[in-house]
Amino acid sequence: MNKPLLCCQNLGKVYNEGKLETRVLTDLNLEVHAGELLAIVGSSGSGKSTLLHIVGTLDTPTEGKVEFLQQDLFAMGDSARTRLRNQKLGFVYQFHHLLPEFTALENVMMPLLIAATNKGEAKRRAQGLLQRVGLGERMDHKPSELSGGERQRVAIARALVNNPALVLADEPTGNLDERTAAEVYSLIRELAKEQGTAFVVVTHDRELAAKLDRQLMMHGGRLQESL
Ligand SMILES: Nc1ncnc2c1ncn2[C@@H]1O[C@H](COP(=O)(O)OP(=O)(O)OP(=O)(O)O)[C@@H](O)[C@H]1O
Repeated sequence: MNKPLLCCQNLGKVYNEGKLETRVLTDLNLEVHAGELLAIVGSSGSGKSTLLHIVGTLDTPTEGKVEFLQQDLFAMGDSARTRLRNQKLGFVYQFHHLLPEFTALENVMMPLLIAATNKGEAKRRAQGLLQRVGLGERMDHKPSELSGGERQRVAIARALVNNPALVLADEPTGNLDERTAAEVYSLIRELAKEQGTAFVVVTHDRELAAKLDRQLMMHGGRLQESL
């Protein structure tokens, strides 16, 4: 089998707040392969977001190692890590985090402009993705002029615009109604297949989780096969 895209080995995380120590992750192991769609479920406070933040290099582990694209994320320098994050990772959150002053098109172009892609090229790619997520007619709308489901589709287009190897999604449908949530999951599945992108999706919704390739449950600081 090919080497995994992402490999977490013996990961541990302890938060220290003064004298209070909270252990959140314990000896956690995880492999994700290219193009795979993985759901992580688990009770509130079990450490799902903490794991996503570490894999997304927004937080650091206390123990263990994370290899992404065969590179040790926490052994490399800050600027190399930031470059890898900007070029190879995409993020989707429960609340879309779109910039309110910018149109859907500008929001989707933003990661490419940050990565110094030529503006014309950035615009073409962003337009293509917005068409793909069914928002060809809404490109010039600002987030406040879009529905919740539309905003989340813009956020997915933005996460994919850099053609990342892995998208990390934290409760991407947490504030959507059932039907819209199901549509967003179908879209994730289709886009992942078309672009060969892997997704790690944290969700409370087991029914939606079951639509992905594999389900794991966070329990006791580790990931277990989910029943
Ligand atoms: N910066 C922090 N400092 C101290 N404790 C923290 C910090 N961030 C998270 N925690 C604690 O770590 C535990 C795991 O939090 P985390 O957000 O990863 O859980 P979660 O599984 O994503 O929960 P939810 O499903 O409610 O979003 C919680 O007990 C939380 O209080």
